[in-house]
Amino acid sequence: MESSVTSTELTATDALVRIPGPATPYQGDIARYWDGEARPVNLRLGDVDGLYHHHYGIGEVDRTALGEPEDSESEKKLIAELHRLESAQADYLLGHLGDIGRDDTLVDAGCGRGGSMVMAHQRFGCKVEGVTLSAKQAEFANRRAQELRIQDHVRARVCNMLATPFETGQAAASWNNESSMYVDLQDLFAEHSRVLKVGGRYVTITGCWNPRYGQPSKWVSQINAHFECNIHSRREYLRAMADNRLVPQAVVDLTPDTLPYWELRATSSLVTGIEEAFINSYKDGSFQYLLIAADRV
Ligand SMILES: C[S@@+](CC[C@H](N)C(=O)[O-])C[C@H]1O[C@@H](n2cnc3c(N)ncnc32)[C@H](O)[C@@H]1O
Ligand SMILES: CC(C)=CCC/C(C)=C/COP(=O)(O)OP(=O)(O)O
Ligand SMILES: [Mg+2]
Repeated sequence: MESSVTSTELTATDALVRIPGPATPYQGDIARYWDGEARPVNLRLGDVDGLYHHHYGIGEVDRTALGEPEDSESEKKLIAELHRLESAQADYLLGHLGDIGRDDTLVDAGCGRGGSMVMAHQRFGCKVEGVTLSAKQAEFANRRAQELRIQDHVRARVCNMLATPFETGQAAASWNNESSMYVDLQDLFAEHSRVLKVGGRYVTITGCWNPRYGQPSKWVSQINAHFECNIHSRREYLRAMADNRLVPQAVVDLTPDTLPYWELRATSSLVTGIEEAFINSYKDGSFQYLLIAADRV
């Protein structure tokens, strides 16, 4: 007995080996945040067609798709319209990944519940590997992949995006969809640069503060506090990319394209209280919604 290891000890050790704890106390906070997240504005939109997003929308609102206020279906129609705009955002990001073949591997850094991963697989037929700090999100994404019978192509793992298990040069393309405000950008782009093949493509859609405004506005500080994140400036993105062999191919200011989403969302019953901060900071020029697509050189 005295020399044997109990099965409980073995299980605990095994779990430690396979799922290392958060790299920092901050990452532990973020893991807990997303493990506990269940806002109706995300779940009810995802329920529309089974694509669960944690990002915002772009494009014009289709007024004809919305019911009159007295329409008993108006709430349902509004939710479907917000969801359509969020999926349009993911489509727009995926459209900047370049020519992706069925044999390629894509990496989604900060994959959330996996909506963008599913869309990427449906579009390119390729493998998509996602990482998130949240075990709950990874389970959710993997369950959805199983339900769709694409689990051999779409997989989420609990993992720090700054230290991924992917091989050097393994990915044809990689992205951050509203997930880069949780990490140091030099560390983030060093890891993307390592994982991407030379000639591969990196894309981010992100909210960033505008250096022309001077410093982060009170609205930007409010968004940071709301999500426990740390929004970077546009300048910081471009500098950190340049330092890590990522050369911008397209920089698109999506601020005017995301405002209709926010203005529609502000009229819905699913408001969370952060709508005013996004609308005011986009309007006063202190905050921008940006797509950056870069070549790994
Ligand atoms: C706002 S959600 C975006 C989710 C997804 N990209 C989407 O568009 O639906 C932010 C995501 O970043 C992830 N995240 C934050 N810091 C991370 C880190 N260091 N490593 C891996 N994932 C991280 C969170 O776990 C969460 O899934
Ligand atoms: C553009 C910026 C600054 C994004 C911060 C990251 C973030 C929390 C994105 C949306 O997540 P969500 O879909 O869970 O948020 P919400 O509940 O507000 O829809
Ligand atoms: Mg949302």
